[in-house]
This record gives sequence, structure tokens and C-alpha cells, in this order.
Amino acid sequence: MERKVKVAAVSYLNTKPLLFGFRNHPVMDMMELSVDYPAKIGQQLIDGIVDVALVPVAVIPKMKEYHIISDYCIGAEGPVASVCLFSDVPLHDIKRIYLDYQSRSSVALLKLLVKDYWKLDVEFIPTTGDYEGNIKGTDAGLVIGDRAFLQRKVSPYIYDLAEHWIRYTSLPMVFAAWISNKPLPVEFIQQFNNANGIGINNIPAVVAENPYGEYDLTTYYVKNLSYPLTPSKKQGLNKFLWYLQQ
Ligand SMILES: C=C(O[C@@H]1C=C(C(=O)O)C=C[C@H]1O)C(=O)O
Repeated sequence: MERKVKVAAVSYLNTKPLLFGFRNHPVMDMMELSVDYPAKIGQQLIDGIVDVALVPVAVIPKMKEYHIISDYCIGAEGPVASVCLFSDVPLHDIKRIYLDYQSRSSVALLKLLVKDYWKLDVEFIPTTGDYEGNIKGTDAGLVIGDRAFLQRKVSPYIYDLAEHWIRYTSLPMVFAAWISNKPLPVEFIQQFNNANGIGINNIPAVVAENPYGEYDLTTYYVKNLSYPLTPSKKQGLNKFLWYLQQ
């Protein structure tokens, strides 16, 4: 490729381990990096504004062409902590649910669980900006990313969507993956993958440079999130994409 590869990543704490190794890495000579919230970078990849992005996997069915280019993803094999339905009342008393405008995968996952697993009769309310203050009474809300850690301290009922997906399907959940909208040089992909892995193998160093008081990041990076895109995660991803087509 003549020009630099345009890469977009998620701007949350969950992505710090994946980005840790890019600083001073030779792959940076081949690419430029930007960050934003997941729904935004999903649209950038669909629109061709970027070549590669850590996109919500729920955007895959909207792409004309896609290639999974990395052995790493944002996944979970148990409770993820940062993708939850927050409520003042128990699940079956919820009347309406605010959807997180920053999310695509978790919104699709929530709708799937509500309809097929929990079988709730609720109204969904789309959002475009701050809405967490509206989560009260029988109005619940989906909140993802770093903002979920703040909401964990506010809402008495917390339903972890990765945990419930795993209970429902017995498969891990993949929320986001590094996806390109065109074929890319093998040399770039190898270097990109190498850069991804550095932080994953150095979690204490990632935690040390990201002081955070709301949640224990070692727990988050080691126990909640699971980054390697293993065969069982690919199975989980395929199952999720299958549900999206239904
Ligand atoms: C675990 C998370 O995974 C994410 C959830 C996404 C989504 O819902 O579309 C997309 C990217 C990831 O940031 C999180 O944001 O907390």
C-alpha cells in the first residue's frame, strides 16, 4: 500500500492493553491511529473513512467486504463488568430500557437476550447523548465501557450481558474485533498482530500507566476481558452473527 493504513480503535480502558505495544513499534511507520467510541468507528469503517477498526462485531452484516485481521479481540469468557443492564428494579419489573448510543454489539446482544432468553415485554429507547440520569424507577439502561464502572456504583440491579450470553449459549462473547474493509499487506498484518500482543502479555505495565480509581483494572484485564480470538470465541462470534440474521 502506498499510503499509510488508517486504523481506528475504541477510546475506552478496555483497549489500552491492545494499544500498549503500538508506541515505538515499527508498525507505526505503516499506519496512523485514531480513537473514538465503538458505534462511531463502526460507521467510519463502513464508510471507508478508515481501513481497519476495532469495530463492534454487530456491524459485520452491514459490510460489503470484511477481513478479521488480528488474533486479538475484545471478548469475555465470564462476566465482563463493563457491559451491563442497570436498573432500580428486578429484571421482570423493567418497563423501558435506554440503549447506549456508543454501542452496536451490546445493543444487539441486549435485544437478543430480552426477546429470546429473558422473554421480557419492554420498550427500547434510543439515545444520542447523556442518558444515565434517566435510569430510575422502571426505566433501566444499557451502559458500556468506562461509564459502566460509574453506573455500577449507582444502580442496585446489575445484569452482566456477557455472563447472561454465556449462560444462554455456553459460548464466549466477542464484542469487538479488528476488522478491515479491504485486503491488507501480509507484512502489515503480521506487525499489527505483534503490536497487539505486547500489552496483552504485559498487563502489569498497562495497569501501571493507567491509574484508575473506579474499578480494579488488573481484574478487568485478566478476569473480565479475554483478548485472544480463540476457536471457541470464533464459535461464539458465529453464533452471535447467526442470531443477528434471524
Ligand atoms: C466490553 C466492552 O466491549 C465493547 C462493546 C462494544 C459494543 O457494544 O458495540 C464495542 C466495542 C467494545 O468497546 C465494553 O465496551 O465495555
